[in-house]
This record gives sequence, structure tokens and C-alpha cells, in this order.
Amino acid sequence: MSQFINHSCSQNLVNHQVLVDSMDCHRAHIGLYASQDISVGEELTFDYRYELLPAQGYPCQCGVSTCRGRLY
Ligand SMILES: C[S@@+](CC[C@H](N)C(=O)[O-])C[C@H]1O[C@@H](n2cnc3c(N)ncnc32)[C@H](O)[C@@H]1O
Repeated sequence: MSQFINHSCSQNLVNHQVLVDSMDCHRAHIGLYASQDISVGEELTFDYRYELLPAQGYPCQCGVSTCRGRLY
């Protein structure tokens, strides 16, 4: 399902590493959790934080007033 989640500069999800079936942190899963109350029908979003990746940047279209303008 996470493949359908868009980036927002004002996210309503946060991600945490989650250990599943193993205590090996190199095999951790990524869990997405609500960071605030989310209304029925509201889009789920998280901050991709693309600054962690080498990239030229990509224009952000999240539309929030605090948008950084880029997905990095
Ligand atoms: C995991 S997909 C998200 C789901 C995708 N929008 C879809 O329809 O399947 C990630 C891609 O969606 C686009 N995307 C997600 N959030 C965006 C945003 N805030 N502004 C512009 N493009 C975005 C980018 O092309 C990004 O590489």
C-alpha cells in the first residue's frame, strides 16, 4: 500500500523502523503511523525526506502553505 502514498511537506504519517521476526536491524521493516488525527477520506502522506538521497531534486506539488517546493 505504501507505494501509493504521496509526499507532503505537512505529513500526517511518520515512519519508524520496526523489527519483525528478527532482532537484526538490517532487516527492519518500515512502519507508517499516524502523527495526528486523520479524517475519513483524508489523503495519507509522509515526508519523503529526499535530501537523504543523491538527486537533482523534484518539484513538489503537495499544495500546503508551508510547501518547501521540492521533494528534498
Ligand atoms: C510512491 S509514488 C506515490 C504514488 C504515486 N503518486 C501514484 O500515483 O502511484 C512516488 C511518486 O509520486 C510522485 N509524487 C508523490 N508526492 C508528490 C508531490 N508532493 N509532488 C509531486 N510529485 C509527487 C513523484 O513522482 C514520486 O516519485
